[in-house]
Amino acid sequence: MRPVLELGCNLGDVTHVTEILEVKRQKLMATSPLIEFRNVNFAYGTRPILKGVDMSISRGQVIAIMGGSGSGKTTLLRLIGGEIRPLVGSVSVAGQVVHELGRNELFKLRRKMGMLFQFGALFTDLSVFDNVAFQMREHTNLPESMIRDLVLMKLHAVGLRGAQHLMPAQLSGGMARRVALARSIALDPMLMMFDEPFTGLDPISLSVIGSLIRRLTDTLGMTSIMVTHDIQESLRIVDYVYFLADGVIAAHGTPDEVRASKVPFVHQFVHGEIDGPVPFHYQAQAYSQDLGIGVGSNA
Ligand SMILES: Nc1ncnc2c1ncn2[C@@H]1O[C@H](COP(=O)(O)OP(=O)(O)OP(=O)(O)O)[C@@H](O)[C@H]1O
Repeated sequence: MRPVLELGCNLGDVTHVTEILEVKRQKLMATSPLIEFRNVNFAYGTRPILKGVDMSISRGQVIAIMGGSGSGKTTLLRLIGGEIRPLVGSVSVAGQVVHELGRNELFKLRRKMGMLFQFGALFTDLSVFDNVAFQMREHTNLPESMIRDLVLMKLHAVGLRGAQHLMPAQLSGGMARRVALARSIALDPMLMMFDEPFTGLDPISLSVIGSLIRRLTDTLGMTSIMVTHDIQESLRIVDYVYFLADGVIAAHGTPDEVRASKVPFVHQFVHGEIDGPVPFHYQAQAYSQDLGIGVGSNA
């Protein structure tokens, strides 16, 4: 195609074309995946953990990553955050290959990511209000009056505006998790990563946290990735599930597809079967050999 200017267009036409291209770019951005794993291989030392992971996560979704203990779920989150880098393949976030970013660019990208860990530890000597305000004070130049409004807004979103003056020691486990959630969304991240957000919660608090993750993702226009073992709560709130096994994505699907799946590995997860493709026993030599009594089985 010939350049626009050669066609005798005036500056107004060029501006118009630029606007169209910008709209197209934004549409593409909106439809392009927020996170993309392409053939990702990773090892801790000589021990391979990921062996060719391909995964694509769309914007606005809540995703669960499930798999047996030690299968590499947290490792996936660490790769997204640029804490570790793949041996082979690439991890892209919002179109940027994470391990190709310089230090400043990586920090800039991380500022758009929120993390909530299992026991999302709060600063014990700061009040609920100050815990949520912490990052705003550290990373922005917002006046205190605006920080106050934003903190109250975040606390209101998790139902704890009334607890703003309490200290962490005065909170229940479920409340502390909600404050940690409010704190992790303080800077309006485009991506939230949750590492086992339901661990140690009673059924009501668990369901509250699940619903909040869904609601906040939708209302704040975020994308959320959860590493979790809680299949039932996950299926209630997520758009898509990835199952990690033997270093690859062994299965994936929507909650309905997961519930209906006949894949033995997925079936074992959904029905909480103790043994199956995910073995009960950690790999070991024959039991009889350990006991020194001749030939026998592993069990
Ligand atoms: N820094 C590290 N150095 C060496 N090995 C590690 C390191 N971090 C994790 N591992 C090992 O890598 C494997 C994958 O760890 P990862 O934490 O990603 O698993 P996971 O699927 O999140 O496990 P879980 O569900 O039990 O939390 C595990 O066997 C773990 O022992």
